[in-house]
Amino acid sequence: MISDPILEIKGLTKSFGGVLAINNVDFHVSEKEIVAIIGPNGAGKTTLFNMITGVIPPSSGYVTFYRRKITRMKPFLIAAEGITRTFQNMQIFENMNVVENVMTGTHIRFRTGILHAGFRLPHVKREESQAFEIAMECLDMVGIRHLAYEETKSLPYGNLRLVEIARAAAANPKMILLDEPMAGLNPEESRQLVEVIRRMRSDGMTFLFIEHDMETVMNISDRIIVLDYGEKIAEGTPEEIYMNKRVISAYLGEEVGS
Ligand SMILES: Nc1ncnc2c1ncn2[C@@H]1O[C@H](COP(=O)(O)OP(=O)(O)OP(=O)(O)O)[C@@H](O)[C@H]1O
Repeated sequence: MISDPILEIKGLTKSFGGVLAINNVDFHVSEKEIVAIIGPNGAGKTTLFNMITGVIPPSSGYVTFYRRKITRMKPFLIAAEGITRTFQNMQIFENMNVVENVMTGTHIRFRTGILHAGFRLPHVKREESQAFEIAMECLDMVGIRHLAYEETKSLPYGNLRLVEIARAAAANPKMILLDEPMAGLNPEESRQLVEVIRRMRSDGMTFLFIEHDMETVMNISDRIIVLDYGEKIAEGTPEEIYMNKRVISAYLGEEVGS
Protein backbone atom coordinates (compact mmCIF):
# COMPACT_ATOMS: atom_id res chain seq x y z
CA MET A 1 0.00 0.00 0.00
CA ILE A 2 1.46 3.39 -1.01
CA SER A 3 1.07 6.05 1.69
CA ASP A 4 1.14 9.83 1.35
CA PRO A 5 4.44 11.49 0.48
CA ILE A 6 6.40 12.65 3.52
CA LEU A 7 9.25 14.35 1.63
CA GLU A 8 8.34 16.56 -1.31
CA ILE A 9 10.83 18.28 -3.58
CA LYS A 10 9.44 20.90 -5.97
CA GLY A 11 11.31 22.78 -8.68
CA LEU A 12 14.57 22.45 -6.78
CA THR A 13 17.40 24.26 -8.52
CA LYS A 14 21.00 25.06 -7.58
CA SER A 15 23.54 26.89 -9.62
CA PHE A 16 27.17 27.38 -8.66
CA GLY A 17 28.23 30.33 -10.80
CA GLY A 18 27.70 29.07 -14.30
CA VAL A 19 27.15 25.41 -13.33
CA LEU A 20 23.55 24.27 -13.00
CA ALA A 21 24.16 21.45 -10.51
CA ILE A 22 20.44 20.74 -9.98
CA ASN A 23 17.86 21.95 -12.46
CA ASN A 24 14.15 22.11 -11.59
CA VAL A 25 13.94 18.71 -9.92
CA ASP A 26 10.63 17.36 -8.54
CA PHE A 27 10.07 14.11 -6.67
CA HIS A 28 8.64 12.72 -3.48
CA VAL A 29 9.33 9.95 -0.99
CA SER A 30 6.55 8.16 0.90
CA GLU A 31 6.64 6.68 4.37
CA LYS A 32 8.64 3.42 4.67
CA GLU A 33 9.90 3.66 1.09
CA ILE A 34 13.46 2.93 0.05
CA VAL A 35 14.26 5.34 -2.79
CA ALA A 36 17.58 5.47 -4.64
CA ILE A 37 19.12 8.48 -6.37
CA ILE A 38 21.48 7.42 -9.12
CA GLY A 39 23.34 9.18 -11.92
CA PRO A 40 26.80 9.52 -13.44
CA ASN A 41 29.56 11.42 -11.62
CA GLY A 42 28.75 15.11 -11.32
CA ALA A 43 25.01 14.54 -11.95
CA GLY A 44 24.10 16.57 -8.85
CA LYS A 45 23.28 13.85 -6.31
CA THR A 46 25.34 15.23 -3.42
CA THR A 47 24.14 18.76 -4.13
CA LEU A 48 20.57 17.48 -3.86
CA PHE A 49 21.30 15.82 -0.49
CA ASN A 50 23.00 18.98 0.75
CA MET A 51 19.90 21.02 -0.08
CA ILE A 52 17.51 18.56 1.59
CA THR A 53 19.59 18.57 4.78
CA GLY A 54 20.10 22.36 4.86
CA VAL A 55 23.85 22.33 4.22
CA ILE A 56 23.40 24.62 1.20
CA PRO A 57 20.38 26.74 0.24
CA PRO A 58 18.69 26.15 -3.12
CA SER A 59 18.76 28.87 -5.78
CA SER A 60 15.02 28.24 -6.20
CA GLY A 61 12.36 25.65 -5.44
CA TYR A 62 11.56 24.11 -2.08
CA VAL A 63 11.50 21.00 0.11
CA THR A 64 8.71 20.01 2.48
CA PHE A 65 8.76 17.29 5.12
CA TYR A 66 5.41 16.21 6.52
CA ARG A 67 4.04 19.27 4.68
CA ARG A 68 6.29 21.65 6.59
CA LYS A 69 8.64 23.74 4.51
CA ILE A 70 12.21 22.94 5.56
CA THR A 71 14.01 24.88 2.83
CA ARG A 72 16.56 27.25 4.34
CA MET A 73 16.27 25.76 7.83
CA LYS A 74 19.59 25.14 9.59
CA PRO A 75 20.85 21.52 9.39
CA PHE A 76 20.29 20.81 13.12
CA LEU A 77 16.68 22.03 12.86
CA ILE A 78 16.10 19.77 9.86
CA ALA A 79 17.56 16.91 11.91
CA ALA A 80 15.14 17.81 14.71
CA GLU A 81 12.29 17.69 12.15
CA GLY A 82 13.27 14.06 11.53
CA ILE A 83 15.81 13.85 8.68
CA THR A 84 19.33 12.62 9.45
CA ARG A 85 22.09 11.45 7.15
CA THR A 86 25.37 9.65 6.68
CA PHE A 87 28.21 11.00 4.57
CA GLN A 88 30.15 9.87 1.50
CA ASN A 89 33.36 10.29 3.50
CA MET A 90 32.59 8.78 6.87
CA GLN A 91 32.58 11.20 9.75
CA ILE A 92 33.58 9.08 12.73
CA PHE A 93 35.14 10.61 15.84
CA GLU A 94 38.32 8.57 16.18
CA ASN A 95 38.97 9.67 19.75
CA MET A 96 35.66 8.15 20.90
CA ASN A 97 34.67 4.52 21.15
CA VAL A 98 31.73 3.06 19.24
CA VAL A 99 28.94 3.80 21.72
CA GLU A 100 30.24 7.32 22.36
CA ASN A 101 30.14 7.99 18.63
CA VAL A 102 26.51 6.86 18.51
CA MET A 103 25.64 8.91 21.61
CA THR A 104 26.61 12.10 19.73
CA GLY A 105 23.60 11.42 17.50
CA THR A 106 21.20 11.78 20.43
CA HIS A 107 22.06 15.34 21.40
CA ILE A 108 19.23 16.96 19.42
CA ARG A 109 16.78 14.97 21.58
CA PHE A 110 17.97 16.56 24.82
CA ARG A 111 17.90 20.04 26.26
CA THR A 112 21.43 20.15 27.65
CA GLY A 113 23.82 22.44 25.82
CA ILE A 114 27.61 22.20 25.96
CA LEU A 115 27.71 24.87 28.69
CA HIS A 116 25.47 22.93 31.05
CA ALA A 117 27.16 19.61 30.32
CA GLY A 118 30.32 20.89 32.03
CA PHE A 119 28.50 21.38 35.35
CA ARG A 120 27.33 17.75 35.65
CA LEU A 121 23.95 18.73 37.08
CA PRO A 122 21.54 15.88 37.96
CA HIS A 123 19.45 16.31 34.82
CA VAL A 124 22.63 16.20 32.75
CA LYS A 125 23.62 12.85 34.25
CA ARG A 126 20.09 11.55 33.65
CA GLU A 127 20.20 12.63 30.02
CA GLU A 128 23.62 11.05 29.61
CA SER A 129 22.37 7.70 30.82
CA GLN A 130 19.32 8.00 28.54
CA ALA A 131 21.65 8.81 25.64
CA PHE A 132 23.67 5.72 26.47
CA GLU A 133 20.55 3.51 26.50
CA ILE A 134 19.37 4.94 23.16
CA ALA A 135 22.82 4.44 21.63
CA MET A 136 22.93 0.82 22.80
CA GLU A 137 19.47 0.18 21.30
CA CYS A 138 20.63 1.67 17.99
CA LEU A 139 23.75 -0.50 18.02
CA ASP A 140 21.48 -3.47 18.63
CA MET A 141 19.33 -2.44 15.67
CA VAL A 142 22.34 -2.48 13.31
CA GLY A 143 23.67 -5.70 14.85
CA ILE A 144 26.89 -4.45 16.51
CA ARG A 145 25.99 -4.02 20.18
CA HIS A 146 28.88 -6.33 21.01
CA LEU A 147 31.30 -3.72 19.63
CA ALA A 148 30.04 -0.89 21.90
CA TYR A 149 33.32 -0.39 23.74
CA GLU A 150 35.65 -0.96 20.80
CA GLU A 151 37.97 1.77 19.62
CA THR A 152 36.71 3.03 16.27
CA LYS A 153 40.30 3.07 14.94
CA SER A 154 40.46 -0.71 15.05
CA LEU A 155 37.19 -1.40 13.22
CA PRO A 156 36.81 -2.56 9.62
CA TYR A 157 35.04 -0.26 7.18
CA GLY A 158 31.78 -2.22 7.17
CA ASN A 159 31.39 -1.82 10.93
CA LEU A 160 32.20 1.89 10.78
CA ARG A 161 29.40 2.34 8.26
CA LEU A 162 27.05 0.60 10.71
CA VAL A 163 28.26 2.95 13.48
CA GLU A 164 27.36 5.90 11.25
CA ILE A 165 23.90 4.50 10.57
CA ALA A 166 23.35 3.82 14.27
CA ARG A 167 24.37 7.42 15.01
CA ALA A 168 21.92 8.72 12.37
CA ALA A 169 19.20 6.55 13.95
CA ALA A 170 20.03 7.78 17.47
CA ALA A 171 18.48 11.16 16.64
CA ASN A 172 15.14 9.34 16.32
CA PRO A 173 14.59 10.36 12.70
CA LYS A 174 11.64 9.52 10.50
CA MET A 175 13.89 9.35 7.47
CA ILE A 176 17.59 8.61 6.91
CA LEU A 177 19.60 9.81 3.93
CA LEU A 178 22.54 7.58 3.06
CA ASP A 179 25.29 8.94 0.81
CA GLU A 180 26.89 5.97 -1.01
CA PRO A 181 26.41 3.51 1.84
CA MET A 182 28.01 0.61 -0.04
CA ALA A 183 31.19 2.47 -1.04
CA GLY A 184 34.30 0.61 0.11
CA LEU A 185 32.42 -2.39 1.50
CA ASN A 186 33.24 -5.97 0.59
CA PRO A 187 30.41 -8.22 -0.69
CA GLU A 188 29.74 -9.72 2.76
CA GLU A 189 29.62 -6.27 4.40
CA SER A 190 27.26 -5.05 1.64
CA ARG A 191 24.92 -7.98 2.22
CA GLN A 192 24.93 -7.27 5.95
CA LEU A 193 24.11 -3.60 5.34
CA VAL A 194 21.29 -4.44 2.93
CA GLU A 195 19.77 -6.62 5.66
CA VAL A 196 20.08 -3.83 8.23
CA ILE A 197 18.35 -1.33 5.89
CA ARG A 198 15.55 -3.80 5.15
CA ARG A 199 15.05 -4.54 8.84
CA MET A 200 14.97 -0.86 9.77
CA ARG A 201 12.44 -0.21 7.02
CA SER A 202 10.17 -2.95 8.28
CA ASP A 203 10.40 -1.27 11.70
CA GLY A 204 9.09 1.94 10.09
CA MET A 205 12.12 3.83 8.75
CA THR A 206 12.15 5.62 5.38
CA PHE A 207 15.35 5.77 3.32
CA LEU A 208 16.62 7.96 0.51
CA PHE A 209 20.07 6.92 -0.68
CA ILE A 210 22.69 7.77 -3.26
CA GLU A 211 24.46 4.74 -4.66
CA HIS A 212 26.74 3.74 -7.51
CA ASP A 213 26.55 0.01 -6.83
CA MET A 214 23.78 -1.00 -9.26
CA GLU A 215 23.34 -4.47 -7.83
CA THR A 216 22.36 -2.99 -4.47
CA VAL A 217 20.20 -0.31 -6.08
CA MET A 218 18.25 -2.86 -8.11
CA ASN A 219 18.00 -5.24 -5.17
CA ILE A 220 16.79 -2.93 -2.43
CA SER A 221 14.96 0.05 -3.98
CA ASP A 222 11.21 0.49 -4.25
CA ARG A 223 11.80 3.37 -6.65
CA ILE A 224 14.79 4.88 -8.39
CA ILE A 225 15.30 8.50 -9.42
CA VAL A 226 17.89 9.12 -12.11
CA LEU A 227 19.77 12.41 -12.44
CA ASP A 228 21.96 13.47 -15.33
CA TYR A 229 23.57 16.91 -15.64
CA GLY A 230 21.35 18.13 -12.80
CA GLU A 231 18.07 17.04 -14.36
CA LYS A 232 15.78 14.21 -13.39
CA ILE A 233 15.78 12.08 -16.53
CA ALA A 234 13.81 9.10 -15.19
CA GLU A 235 11.95 7.74 -12.21
CA GLY A 236 10.45 4.31 -11.68
CA THR A 237 10.74 0.83 -10.25
CA PRO A 238 14.03 -1.06 -10.70
CA GLU A 239 12.47 -2.96 -13.63
CA GLU A 240 11.38 0.25 -15.34
CA ILE A 241 14.76 1.92 -14.86
CA TYR A 242 16.65 -1.14 -16.07
CA MET A 243 14.76 -0.94 -19.38
CA ASN A 244 14.87 2.86 -19.76
CA LYS A 245 16.76 3.89 -22.89
CA ARG A 246 17.56 7.39 -21.66
CA VAL A 247 19.12 5.97 -18.53
CA ILE A 248 21.20 3.47 -20.47
CA SER A 249 22.34 6.26 -22.74
CA ALA A 250 23.31 8.51 -19.80
CA TYR A 251 25.40 5.71 -18.31
CA LEU A 252 27.01 4.58 -21.51
CA GLY A 253 27.55 8.15 -22.68
CA GLU A 254 26.15 7.44 -26.11
CA GLU A 255 22.86 7.61 -27.95
CA VAL A 256 20.75 4.49 -27.82
CA GLY A 257 18.37 4.08 -30.76
CA SER A 258 14.73 4.53 -29.77
N1 LIG B 1 30.51 23.99 -4.02
C1 LIG B 1 30.52 23.88 -5.36
N2 LIG B 1 31.01 24.89 -6.12
C2 LIG B 1 31.00 24.78 -7.47
N3 LIG B 1 30.55 23.74 -8.17
C3 LIG B 1 30.05 22.70 -7.45
C4 LIG B 1 30.02 22.72 -6.03
N4 LIG B 1 29.46 21.54 -5.60
C5 LIG B 1 29.18 20.85 -6.72
N5 LIG B 1 29.54 21.54 -7.83
C6 LIG B 1 29.35 21.10 -9.22
O1 LIG B 1 27.99 20.71 -9.35
C7 LIG B 1 27.88 19.54 -10.16
C8 LIG B 1 27.21 18.43 -9.38
O2 LIG B 1 28.09 17.96 -8.36
P1 LIG B 1 27.68 16.85 -7.28
O3 LIG B 1 28.85 16.67 -6.38
O4 LIG B 1 26.38 17.23 -6.67
O5 LIG B 1 27.48 15.57 -8.20
P2 LIG B 1 27.35 14.04 -7.78
O6 LIG B 1 26.27 13.48 -8.64
O7 LIG B 1 27.17 13.94 -6.31
O8 LIG B 1 28.75 13.44 -8.21
P3 LIG B 1 29.56 12.15 -7.63
O9 LIG B 1 28.79 10.93 -8.06
O10 LIG B 1 30.88 12.25 -8.34
O11 LIG B 1 29.65 12.31 -6.14
C9 LIG B 1 29.30 19.20 -10.61
O12 LIG B 1 29.51 19.79 -11.88
C10 LIG B 1 30.16 19.85 -9.57
O13 LIG B 1 31.44 20.20 -10.08
